[in-house]
Amino acid sequence: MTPLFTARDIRCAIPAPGGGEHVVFDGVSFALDAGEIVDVTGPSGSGKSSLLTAFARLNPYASETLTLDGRDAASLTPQQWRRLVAYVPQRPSLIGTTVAQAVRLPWTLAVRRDAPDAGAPPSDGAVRAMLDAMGCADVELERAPHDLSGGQAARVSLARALLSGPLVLLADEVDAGLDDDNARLVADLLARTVRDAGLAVVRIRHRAPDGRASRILRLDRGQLTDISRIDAPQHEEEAR
Ligand SMILES: Nc1ncnc2c1ncn2[C@@H]1O[C@H](COP(=O)(O)OP(=O)(O)OP(=O)(O)O)[C@@H](O)[C@H]1O
Repeated sequence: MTPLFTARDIRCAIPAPGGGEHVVFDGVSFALDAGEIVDVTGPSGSGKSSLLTAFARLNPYASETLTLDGRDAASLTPQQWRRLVAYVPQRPSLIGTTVAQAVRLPWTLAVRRDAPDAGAPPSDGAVRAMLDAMGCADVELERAPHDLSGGQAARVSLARALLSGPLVLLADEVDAGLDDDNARLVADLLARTVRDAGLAVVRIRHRAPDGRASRILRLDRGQLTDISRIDAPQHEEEAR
């Protein structure tokens, strides 16, 4: 089976203030099948976010060879890529005067110019249902985004990404600021969406494994290693 998404020879090197560069990783490769949830763990500063932004074609310090659904990334504009490979950052930026506007941002003309296949913007009902499913029933659509808590903002950002119907979702610690019940709701929703829509998800996580991932990878000292076969208690240790 052809993987849904592949990344080969990813290199990330950040210019050092005094000259030279700090190589975060070099020669890393990764493949993802449709219907997978893959967790990426590893120490703080090991490069997990840099890896995800490289996948999203948003990392100015990275070079990589990417494919999506058998197509070379070069055949898609960055805008088309980001519509199909949705990135939810650790610190979301929600632009708009209301939550509803912030969620519909990807459907505005400026953002859609290169992605006319983005479809109609989600109705208030669709946005409401998505937020309710994430434990955000108390977030009114008319609320100002800057009034949201960190955990609410992360879920609104995730709702925006899921409603845009990507093939791959890259989620950078979206459950980091959530209590266990809400983290479970988010994991349930992702698992349902993966099952029903066939997308694939890469999650950066520091929490203990929640049993949703088909594989758990660890990024450390430039190496990306599959640690799925290590005993679960050790995973939990890794996640702390
Ligand atoms: N824009 C930047 N300018 C300078 N250094 C950067 C930049 N972005 C990342 N780095 C450095 O690259 C390395 C990897 O950072 P990254 O945020 O990818 O790590 P991480 O594993 O996601 O960390 P955390 O778990 O703390 O979020 C770190 O040393 C970080 O300081």
